[in-house]
Amino acid sequence: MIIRELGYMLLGAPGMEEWRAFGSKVIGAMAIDRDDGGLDLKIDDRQGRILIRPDERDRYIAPGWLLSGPDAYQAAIAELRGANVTVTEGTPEECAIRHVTGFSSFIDPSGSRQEIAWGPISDHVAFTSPTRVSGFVTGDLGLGHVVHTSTEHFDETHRFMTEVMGFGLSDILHIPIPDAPRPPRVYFYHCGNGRQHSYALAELPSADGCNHMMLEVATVDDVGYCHDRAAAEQATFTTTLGRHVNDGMFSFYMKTPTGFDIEIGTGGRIIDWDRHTVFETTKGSHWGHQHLVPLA
Ligand SMILES: Cc1ccc(O)c(O)c1CC[C@@H]1C(=O)CC[C@]2(C)C(=O)CC[C@@H]12
Ligand SMILES: [Fe+2]
Repeated sequence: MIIRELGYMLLGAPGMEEWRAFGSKVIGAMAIDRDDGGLDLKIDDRQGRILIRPDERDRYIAPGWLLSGPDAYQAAIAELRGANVTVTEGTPEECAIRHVTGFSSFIDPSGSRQEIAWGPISDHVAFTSPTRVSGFVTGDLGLGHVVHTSTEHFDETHRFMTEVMGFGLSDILHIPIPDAPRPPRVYFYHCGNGRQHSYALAELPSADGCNHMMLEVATVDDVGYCHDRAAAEQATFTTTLGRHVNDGMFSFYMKTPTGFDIEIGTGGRIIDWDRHTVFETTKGSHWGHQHLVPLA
């Protein structure tokens, strides 16, 4: 299967207050209350990209991967079933939450839930930031990226993501942790767009299988203003500002209300995959991204 883009992220929360405040005041998204008690964060002309729904606890639920259309979607389900994956098709109510025409969910070898979908239903209402973010970089490149974790089933998950879900390996990092018997691996993957990575798998523990998600903003000033808003709202910074080696992103990380991190960055490199060679780097960042809280 060829996944076009990371379409949405689904989260659960006992109340919407924290995400409403964080999403609008810190991230600068439009926070839209929905009739089912949930909250959508809108960052572009899609109805919502980060979807938070009432749950008994703060919970990372799943990324939603968009396929090109109904044929690709049906073929993807057949491929998954052919690989002995139990695939559950979403109900109309569940589709409405995600603003898609159809979607299915399944569990990958690391135990993480994944969703594939087709036919995003847009309202084409322009994004107007409550905090003067000049824009989020989405469009053909998708929502951003998401980093899942797996300690026990890393190799199996790598094979599944590449051989079944059709992701391509972009690059490899062995996290240089002093004293670790073996440095944890981070593998970065692309799908059918030019974003250097839409998905990564880190050999680290995490609460619900997610280390962080990334949203790309249009300018360096957007990152800087967001950094100021995070400080003003007493968000928890998890790294300093820095520049990544692999995708060239200028970014910083902070805690979300759910517990995983969000990376806010700009200037991500766009890759022509026909001219790409998979590489390994010995450090994740040219400079910065100093960890302010212990790793996992
Ligand atoms: C190295 C790197 C390149 C591009 C990115 O978008 C990106 O998030 C990262 C950071 C990867 C990051 C790391 O190098 C240190 C340990 C981290 C924070 C983890 O715990 C998982 C992701 C890891
Ligand atoms: Fe990242």
